Amino acid sequence: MKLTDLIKYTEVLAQGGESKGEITDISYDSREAGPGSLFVAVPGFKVDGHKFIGDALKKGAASVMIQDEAYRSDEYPWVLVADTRKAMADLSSALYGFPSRSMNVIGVTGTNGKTTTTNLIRAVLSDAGEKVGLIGTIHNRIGEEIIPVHHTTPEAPDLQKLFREMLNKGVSYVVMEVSSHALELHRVRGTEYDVAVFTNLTQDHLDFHGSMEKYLEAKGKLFSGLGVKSQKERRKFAIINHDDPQAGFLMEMSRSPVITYGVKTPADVTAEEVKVTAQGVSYFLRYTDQRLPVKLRLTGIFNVYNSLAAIAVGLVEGIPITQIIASLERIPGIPGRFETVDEGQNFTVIVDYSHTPDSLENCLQTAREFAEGRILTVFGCGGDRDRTKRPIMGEVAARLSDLCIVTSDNPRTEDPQAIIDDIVPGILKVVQPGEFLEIPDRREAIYQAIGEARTKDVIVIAGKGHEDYQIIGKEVFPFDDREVAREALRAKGWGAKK
Ligand SMILES: CC(=O)N[C@H]1[C@@H](OP(=O)(O)OP(=O)(O)OC[C@H]2O[C@@H](n3ccc(=O)[nH]c3=O)[C@H](O)[C@@H]2O)O[C@H](CO)[C@@H](O)[C@@H]1O[C@H](C)C(=O)N[C@@H](C)C(=O)N[C@H](CCC(=O)O)C(=O)O
Ligand SMILES: Nc1ncnc2c1ncn2[C@@H]1O[C@H](COP(=O)(O)OP(=O)(O)OP(=O)(O)O)[C@@H](O)[C@H]1O
Ligand SMILES: N[C@H](CCC[C@H](N)C(=O)O)C(=O)O
Ligand SMILES: [Mg+2]
Repeated sequence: MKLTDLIKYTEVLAQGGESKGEITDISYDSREAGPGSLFVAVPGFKVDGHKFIGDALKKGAASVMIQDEAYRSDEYPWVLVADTRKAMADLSSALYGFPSRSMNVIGVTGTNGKTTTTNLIRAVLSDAGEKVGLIGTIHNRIGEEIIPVHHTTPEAPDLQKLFREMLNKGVSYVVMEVSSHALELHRVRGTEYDVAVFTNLTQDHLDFHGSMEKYLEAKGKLFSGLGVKSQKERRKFAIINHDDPQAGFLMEMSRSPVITYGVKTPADVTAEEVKVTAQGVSYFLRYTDQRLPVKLRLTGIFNVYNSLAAIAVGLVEGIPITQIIASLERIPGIPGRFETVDEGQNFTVIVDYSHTPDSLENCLQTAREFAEGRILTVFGCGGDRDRTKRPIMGEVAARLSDLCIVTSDNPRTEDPQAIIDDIVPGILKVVQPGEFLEIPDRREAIYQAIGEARTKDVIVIAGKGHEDYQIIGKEVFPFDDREVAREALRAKGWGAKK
């Protein structure tokens, strides 16, 4: 597309020079720029993208978009806008022909449960014969094709390009996780949603948002934007967890009809007589005048919520209720979410992606519901992330476990021991020094837990779930909790007997 045509889709403050040919892609990273690129200078949290204009031009970028007037120049073509992140999103959807207008797009936001809920919705829609695109933490997916990911919600150019690919490949529904980072950083601006789902809001990411109010405001954008500037015929819906204290705020933010779900408070879609066992949850679904039994292979009360959200989506999409339930009942589990590692041992090993105080509490409480022996918890907290959640997670783990083994999650650029030192004060609110273990090496910590286990104990290895890596410093090392647990079990003589 010609730059002059493309920039009509955003507000341009000033412009200079002639673009070197047509724009074929939009790049926010000079290392990825090339001929045909519009390089967008993003003032980052760490470095200022404007500093890389020279690098992008050397790689052949056709033009640059800036928000800092100091980078106007006679040496290269430039476009000045007020906010490059916003403009980048506007131009990305335009460059790829507004693909989200031609598919049904379902966005799921909330602190916990996004990955699980999107996967449940995907299964329901796919069983109903739709070709589904999935965007989220574990992977992106186009029908059966799996695409690895870096982010939960991609940056705007990557997202719109992916939407285009999905549309070209015949996708009718996109189900995507919408992270609060994405909402705040305008990654999803220009995406037309048809259904917005809210799971819950509890503490996380305060390093980024600064306060819970700001965090909630970011989530709210998905709902306030729903149905605005609609290009589609269909009705929009907001689907909201009515039991969450923030439900009222989000319902007010929504401009579309709201469908509520819940267990504790009256809602449009509710679950009654919930039973949690190690094998899964069961409940009676109440919807209008219907009361239907549901028996999932996923366990934990939180999965009742996730399934209610998926049921509500299925219903607004016109799928018969019995068919929705049948699809959900078939789902064996979600990778790294309360996933058991079974080598035939006489105790239980669970790998779970809980890395927030609330999800850790949910996970351990679920384990408590059926544990016949002790609960041994191996966990840590990610480096370069919300520090204030660390002692809270320590307190939660100590309160709900018989033995805590504190270890490293992804330390990233922080000192692993310093992260542990942030966690420990929370643990010490519950137990005495000497009543828990500190083992910074995660492999060693997992081996120790498995070494300590007695018959009927439950070992919970929390925080990394499906991740198959560990980030130490800036390096990414292969590491999979499930594989390491399996190795440790075999080292102890289990597995071989099977
Ligand atoms: C906090 C956050 O979201 N940061 C994002 C932000 O990074 P930043 O502002 O620090 O970037 P920076 O390093 O200062 O660089 C500024 C600009 O210069 C560019 N640059 C840099 C170097 C160079 O040589 N050339 C160049 O052009 C960079 O590409 C960037 O555009 O902009 C970058 C791209 O422009 C993103 O890749 C980056 O995501 C980082 C990697 C990240 O870890 N994000 C996580 C926290 C995240 O987004 N997580 C959520 C899920 C959270 C959840 O709900 O659990 C997600 O959606 O994945
Ligand atoms: N609805 C829920 N409410 C609270 N906790 C949940 C819920 N669903 C799942 N969990 C817990 O949170 C963990 C993460 O779940 P999931 O991956 O579905 O969430 P997410 O919102 O996608 O997380 P992330 O933001 O890290 O991608 C699970 O392993 C489980 O322990
Ligand atoms: N999307 C989350 C994932 C956290 C996973 C945990 N293993 C960690 O590294 O902190 C984040 O970026 O904060
Ligand atoms: Mg996720």
